[in-house]
Amino acid sequence: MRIYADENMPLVSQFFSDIGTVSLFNGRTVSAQQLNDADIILVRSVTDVNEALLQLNTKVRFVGTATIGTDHIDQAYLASRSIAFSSAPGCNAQSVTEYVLASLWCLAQKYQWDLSHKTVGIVGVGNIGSRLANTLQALNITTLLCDPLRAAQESDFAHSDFQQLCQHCDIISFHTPLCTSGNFPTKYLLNAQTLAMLKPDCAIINASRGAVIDNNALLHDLQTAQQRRAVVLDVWEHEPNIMTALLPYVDIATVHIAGHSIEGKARGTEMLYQRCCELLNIPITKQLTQFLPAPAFKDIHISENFGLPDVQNIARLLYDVRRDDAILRQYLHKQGFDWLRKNYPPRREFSSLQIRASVIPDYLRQLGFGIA
Ligand SMILES: NC(=O)C1=CN([C@@H]2O[C@H](COP(=O)(O)OP(=O)(O)OC[C@H]3O[C@@H](n4cnc5c(N)ncnc54)[C@H](O)[C@@H]3O)[C@@H](O)[C@H]2O)C=CC1
Ligand SMILES: O=C(O)C(=O)[C@H](O)COP(=O)(O)O
Repeated sequence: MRIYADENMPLVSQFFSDIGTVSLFNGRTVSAQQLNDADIILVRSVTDVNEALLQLNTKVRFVGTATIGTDHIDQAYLASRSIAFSSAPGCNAQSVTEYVLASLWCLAQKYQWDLSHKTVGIVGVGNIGSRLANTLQALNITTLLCDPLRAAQESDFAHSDFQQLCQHCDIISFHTPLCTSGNFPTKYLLNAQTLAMLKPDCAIINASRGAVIDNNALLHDLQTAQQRRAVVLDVWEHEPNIMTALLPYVDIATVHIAGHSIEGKARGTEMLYQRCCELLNIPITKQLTQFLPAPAFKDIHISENFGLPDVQNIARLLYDVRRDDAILRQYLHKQGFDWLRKNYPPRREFSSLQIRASVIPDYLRQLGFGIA
């Protein structure tokens, strides 16, 4: 069995070597010729999988993307050729949630906000948006949720429409897929018109897909604003060639790494391994926990005086998003967007740190910390 995988897919040899011969490719430059004898193709978000890529291949059985986003996959084409497909839903939901949380704490410190007095709008309440909502609610931060697809299906879903979010929120965080068609397209959801509806100081966080925000309109808004608007961008239109003119106006700028915790990326590989085993009807014998390195910080004791304001100090032991902002600003010109993503320094999720205490506050469990 010939297995071809993106070279940026961690642990792919460890998981797949018993199933077949694993060869790695560059996800941006891979060609139809390179994949012509593949039985299994494993990609990440930078590879468009379509007729052009698969036209020379007559035997591919399975295509997997170790991501939740699927805007790079022509699923109709795969179905037309009866090629099985899987993404990795939820693999990096915790990683993105921790990224947004780290960004909120960073903005709160910079602008001296009290987050418990802010209303955070969450657009797209799927794996990431719902985990973020639970996390913020655990921290006593008010949320408004916008997900018209869920609203149509769940009578008890507390939906606010996007216009309401624009008018009432102090911070809006985007967690939708990129859709250009359908009843609720998300391309340019935030555009010149909707930007004009926002409160003048409403902060914007985008860790979904770059084109959910019209980057030209955002630049114009930021250049002409009367009041400072805080902005966090992990994703950009036209990656890897991003609009650098935005950088001076963006508080936190990162190279599409919100989902790149060690666990988040590796869980994506594990999920595809599980799907492959099911498809091939072979037993699942490997688990991510076998391969994860020991974390630098294993456990921490907290006392009875530990309170909500201390949570961010623990979280910063594991991740400070300012590191990633500095990396982009220092090295983007020298190394390029893709190199920075490929060489992203390790980041562990909250679950890697075990909390010890006589009584563990509920919010630490809800945030996803390990409990000893
Ligand atoms: N920056 C990064 O590293 C990462 C980015 N992503 C992006 O985030 C997106 C969301 O990820 P998940 O939560 O895991 O996906 P998901 O599929 O679990 O949730 C997406 C939610 O968005 C909702 N939605 C769709 N259209 C909408 C609209 N017009 N308005 C409001 N809500 C809408 C859907 O109903 C769904 O509940 C992915 O599609 C991907 O593009 C995901 C992981 C990492
Ligand atoms: O899961 C997704 O969707 C993402 O955006 C990933 O976290 C990042 O994808 P890659 O570009 O690393 O495949």
